[in-house]
Amino acid sequence: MHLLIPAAGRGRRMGAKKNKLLLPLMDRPLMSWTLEAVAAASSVSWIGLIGQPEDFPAFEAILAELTLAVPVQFAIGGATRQESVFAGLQALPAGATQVAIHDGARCLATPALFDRLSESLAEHLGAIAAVPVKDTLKLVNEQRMICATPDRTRMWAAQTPQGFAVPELLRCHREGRARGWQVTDDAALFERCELPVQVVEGEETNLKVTTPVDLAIAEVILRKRGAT
Ligand SMILES: Nc1ccn([C@@H]2O[C@H](COP(=O)(O)OP(=O)(O)OP(=O)(O)O)[C@@H](O)[C@H]2O)c(=O)n1
Ligand SMILES: C[C@](O)(CO)[C@H](O)COP(=O)(O)O
Repeated sequence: MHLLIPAAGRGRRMGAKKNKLLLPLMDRPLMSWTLEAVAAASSVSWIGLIGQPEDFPAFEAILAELTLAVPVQFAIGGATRQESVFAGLQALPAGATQVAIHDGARCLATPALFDRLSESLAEHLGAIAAVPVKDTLKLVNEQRMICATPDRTRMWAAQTPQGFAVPELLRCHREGRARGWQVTDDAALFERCELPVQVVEGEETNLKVTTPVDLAIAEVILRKRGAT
């Protein structure tokens, strides 16, 4: 499958002066871990790396260090993750039938997770990695709980990769742009287009590096895996 990596964010919650994906994680740029895992998945045949042009030289340097076995094409991201993914979809090679989207900030996903998602895409129009939540969730407005607590047994935390049939995902993105939908993952577009999305088992360690503490957690996980 083809895989898009949104990597054009500003990392506001990280508070860094540069793209958080270029921050060091065990003496390597964070995103190099993501790229290495994605390219090691047997199901991934092409990578679209979506970034801001000012980061492309750093991206090139990372790729030069990795020598990945799959081709990588750059695309220019937009002001939101949703716009960046749409830009990445325009860069897909002609004839691409299945695409997965994986956050550059999720640097701990394993190759097996991408292959598991790809297997699900063989039978479903859409599939996402997710894990059951462990906390009780609340809907809150102005610091006050506002409605019945959701049944935790049916609550899952969506991760990436998220994979889709290309024609349907393109249609959902176009519909979203036409109707002003603002979503934080691609599965939400499928849902609003009333298309089914299968859930595949994610990984507890597949965290999205968002705030500074996540960098420390990511290092612990990498060290436990034997990374040096
Ligand atoms: N305009 C954007 C915003 C986000 N992303 C990417 O989408 C992924 C998930 O987004 P997030 O973790 O929120 O990254 P940022 O948007 O950079 O973080 P923040 O919201 O704290 O600014 C990241 O790999 C990020 O680079 C993107 O490609 N284009
Ligand atoms: C796509 C995602 O990783 C699923 O959990 C998440 O919605 C991304 O959110 P962000 O605010 O763009 O990091």
